[in-house]
Amino acid sequence: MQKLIFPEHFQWGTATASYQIEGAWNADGRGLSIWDVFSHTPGKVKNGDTGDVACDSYHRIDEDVALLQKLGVKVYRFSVAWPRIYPEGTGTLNKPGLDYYHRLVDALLAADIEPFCTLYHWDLPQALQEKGGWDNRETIDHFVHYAETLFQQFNGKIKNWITINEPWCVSILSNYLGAHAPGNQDLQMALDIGHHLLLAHGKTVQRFRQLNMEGQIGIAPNVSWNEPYSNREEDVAAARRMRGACNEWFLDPLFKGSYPDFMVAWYQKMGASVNIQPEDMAIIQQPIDFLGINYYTGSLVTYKQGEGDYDGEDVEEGRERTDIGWNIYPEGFYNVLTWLTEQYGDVPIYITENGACYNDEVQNGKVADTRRIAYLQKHLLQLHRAIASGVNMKGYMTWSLMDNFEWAEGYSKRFGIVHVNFETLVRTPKQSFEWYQQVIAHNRLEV
Ligand SMILES: OC[C@@H]1[C@@H](O)[C@H](O)[C@@H](O)c2[nH]c(CCc3ccccc3)c[n+]21
Repeated sequence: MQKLIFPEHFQWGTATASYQIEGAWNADGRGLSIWDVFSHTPGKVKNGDTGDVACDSYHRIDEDVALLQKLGVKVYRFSVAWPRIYPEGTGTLNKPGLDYYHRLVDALLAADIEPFCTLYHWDLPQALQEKGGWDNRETIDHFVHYAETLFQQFNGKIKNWITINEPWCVSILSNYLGAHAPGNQDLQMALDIGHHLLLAHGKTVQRFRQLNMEGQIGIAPNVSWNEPYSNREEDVAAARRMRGACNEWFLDPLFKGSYPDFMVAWYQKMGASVNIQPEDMAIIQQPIDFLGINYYTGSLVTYKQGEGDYDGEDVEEGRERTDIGWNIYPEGFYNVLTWLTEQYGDVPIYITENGACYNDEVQNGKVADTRRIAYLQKHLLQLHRAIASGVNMKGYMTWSLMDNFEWAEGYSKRFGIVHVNFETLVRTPKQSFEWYQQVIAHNRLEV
């Protein structure tokens, strides 16, 4: 048995998001979000599931914080539901909504757990969507106003802020592929939305600096690792496009102040281009204090003309897949992290999401999710490799604390280290919870 020790003060944590766990969709003045509308629209979410109740975490702060305390985490990543703060997106502040987050943050601090707050994890106020949503540049300023309210309310209590969760999902997945709310299928709109999200991020970071806030701020893109099946030029180019759509398209503006030329050219071929105004890229490239990285999967890619949006096709290598169908590709974790450092420099990185979907159920009071333990073990080993290779890694938050509303998959896909019975809302720590508890307690991985 080998013991892989993690750095002293390495911050172990776990993560959730407001629409996926809170429920209480219309309690205490909360306004409608685009995910309430989307999930209430027949055919959009598997089994007609909605986030109306979810894990009912809105009413279970003490129970959930007790689980976090038992787990022994240093940090807990959650998101604030914009429609709880400003039911119409702007205008009247909803104090009961704000009070919920004060109760949550106070309970975390009392348990000696660092809040890691995501300002936007996809639940846009419907009132703003009705005025164009993220496709309307005015939403950028409404977002900065919402963020500023939280900065003023929680300065000194929340010291770790993430502006936007996964711009690729909010733009491409939700407005070109149409799989998530609001479900548009328009590439030009999706590129404009991606640009507006990056502007909202940059302006929010500027405001954070102007307010002289305590703590640190960053953004949490999802990344993918796609390698060419062969060294043939067409395979290399196809893999680069698959990575570029997810990684460079957002990371280059954030760290280099420009979109990647090879992807701009590709999108032009698809009939779309980004509308950039003179000051935009300087605003987007605001220096950040850390980069959040969400990593789940990767693939080998081979060129196939006309396949998908990038003339690339994943090669079926016969790898194990999780219960949501994603390839288990642990070495991609190491590769993307070392690539990030080579490309963008020594930016401090937190893994803000990494985890696996396995739908194990409770049997005799236990959940033997050994496949999730194997997934986490393999990925934490690659994380340890990245640290040993000099990647500036500050912490790791597994997705997710508990089974929750998995977007278009509803409750059919379980990512939690705690099982949730969605009839009774009873939480049951899984075997992976106990395993992770030991990793945290000893700050090491036994392989
Ligand atoms: O799908 C598992 C988690 C979600 O529950 C989180 O809310 C979200 O931040 C998140 N991102 C990813 C990777 C990007 C992705 C999301 C959904 C569907 C396909 C890819 C996986 N996850």
